[in-house]
Amino acid sequence: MLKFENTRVSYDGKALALDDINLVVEQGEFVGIIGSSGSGKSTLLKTINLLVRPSSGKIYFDGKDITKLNNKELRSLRRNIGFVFQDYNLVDRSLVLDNVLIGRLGYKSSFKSFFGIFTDEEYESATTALKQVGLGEKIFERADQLSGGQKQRVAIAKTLCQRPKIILADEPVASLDISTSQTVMDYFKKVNEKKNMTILINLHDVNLAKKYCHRIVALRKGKIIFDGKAGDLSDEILKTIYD
Ligand SMILES: Nc1ncnc2c1ncn2[C@@H]1O[C@H](COP(=O)(O)OP(=O)(O)OP(=O)(O)O)[C@@H](O)[C@H]1O
Repeated sequence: MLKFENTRVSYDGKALALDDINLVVEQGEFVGIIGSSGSGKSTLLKTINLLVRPSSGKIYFDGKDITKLNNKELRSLRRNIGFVFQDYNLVDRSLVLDNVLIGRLGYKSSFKSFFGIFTDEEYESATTALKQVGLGEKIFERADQLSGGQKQRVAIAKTLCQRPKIILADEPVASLDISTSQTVMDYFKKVNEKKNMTILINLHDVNLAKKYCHRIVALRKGKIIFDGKAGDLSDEILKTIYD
């Protein structure tokens, strides 16, 4: 469903943040992306919804080269991609339910978006998504009353309500303690297994990556230096990754 072909990214026209990336991700995979700070993990995810444009090479999503999309096609691409951020990206003073409904905005006219007009089906879908992440009781609380782990679960519910084909998560547990991180990772796992959702997740904690991800891709200075099963990540390879 996703394919990088000789993809390069340079922010300044000189240094390469991504250097000749070749990567194929199939439907239903749960891929952990690891690497030290500045290795290109965030850049890799951001190219998939064209928040960052490749300087050269191609990226195919569902068989289409996304670097050639027009504005309408790009809007449709972004509807198909759920993005979960480290800092949750919620509207703190809004209700949990309203935050989840934001996931539907990409499907609406600007008029309906502006006035927050949602269908009964969308309310139901938001409620279901919140139940799926164990927050059925928190629907009418304000987002800023939740803990960090609960906020991140709201962010996951928001992407589920969006009904994407893929979820990209950029260091989603970096601000959480280890036990809360595991709870949040358990929900990513559940979404992957129950919905056969493709998930690409940037993680700085290798142990979490090894525990949850079927496949690990390691970046170093913008290049893929490991792509394989968690069990094949030897200490020697880890040393090279985090050199
Ligand atoms: N907006 C930007 N403008 C210029 N350079 C950037 C920008 N974003 C990232 N870079 C550079 O691109 C390289 C890759 O950065 P990126 O954020 O993708 O790495 P990362 O592995 O996600 O790092 P971290 O774990 O610290 O978030 C780094 O050298 C970084 O300084």
